[in-house]
Amino acid sequence: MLEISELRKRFAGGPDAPEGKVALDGIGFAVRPGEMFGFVGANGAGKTTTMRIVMGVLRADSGSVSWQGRPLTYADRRGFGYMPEERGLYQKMRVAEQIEYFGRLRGMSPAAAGKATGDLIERLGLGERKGDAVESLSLGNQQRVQLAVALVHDPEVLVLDEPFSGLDPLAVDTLATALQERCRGGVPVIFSSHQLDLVERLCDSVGIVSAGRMVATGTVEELRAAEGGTLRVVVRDPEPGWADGLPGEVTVNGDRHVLRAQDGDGQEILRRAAKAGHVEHFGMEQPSLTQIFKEAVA
Ligand SMILES: Nc1ncnc2c1ncn2[C@@H]1O[C@H](COP(=O)(O)OP(=O)(O)OP(=O)(O)O)[C@@H](O)[C@H]1O
Repeated sequence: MLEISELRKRFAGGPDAPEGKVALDGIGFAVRPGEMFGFVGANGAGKTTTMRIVMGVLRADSGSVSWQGRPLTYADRRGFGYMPEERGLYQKMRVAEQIEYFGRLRGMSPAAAGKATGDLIERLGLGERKGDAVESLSLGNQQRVQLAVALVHDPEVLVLDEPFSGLDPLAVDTLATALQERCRGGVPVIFSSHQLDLVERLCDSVGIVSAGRMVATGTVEELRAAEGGTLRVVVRDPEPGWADGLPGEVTVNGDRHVLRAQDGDGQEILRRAAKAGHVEHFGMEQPSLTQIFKEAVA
């Protein structure tokens, strides 16, 4: 298990902000083997800083990162796969050459690096571009190469900073499938994203970070249960004022009135709605991750 605990980080101030900037204010979470963890938060919330500390690119002021119950070492990190925010490919190098090169850097034999490169090129749909220089590739294909570089040495943990940003739906699916395969093989995967529908679809658990603190963590189901559902009632052509005194808010769309309420007596609401007009819909709606996120960071 990868455990991040009580990380704090303040960046030194400059002439415009001499007091400095607290980027992390005690952030902590854990990712288990075979778990896909979605790391979400507004711009500047602290996701990249956390991942950089996990990968040893930055040093925390305090707090710890442990792997399998002991402090993370340089050797452990060499066995991790990382997609940094600033990316990091050699623009002039050819695709296959590049993936193989990173495998060799991580200590693989030429034969093993070559084999893994061939497999990844096929898996990630890069076959037609394998002899091309990275600089000639589209953003989506560069991102596929970046993921291949993170995966080539069969990493024990994957830490990916916005791996899906700017990708078309087909590329998203290709990358997501490659990650799910590694995850099913027991690898803990952390990725940050602003694409909350994607996080909801792919992740076993989610962490919502706000101003350097984890404000909610759990499975999407747990977060939903904590948030509670919303009762949605649609009444066609009701009498005016039918919902006076009922909890929630009514929006009017043509001759349809939609009442949304998070509390109150559902049976009473149904009785009033049925008396007032024709009830077209009556049911509980689960909040989306976007709604949970907005509530958590509000
Ligand atoms: N090297 C740095 N020097 C000064 N401040 C920094 C530095 N790196 C990050 N910060 C600040 O720390 C805070 C957290 O930034 P971070 O990049 O971790 O956020 P993020 O959640 O990854 O945001 P985004 O979603 O926009 O990528 C921000 O206020 C940012 O401006």
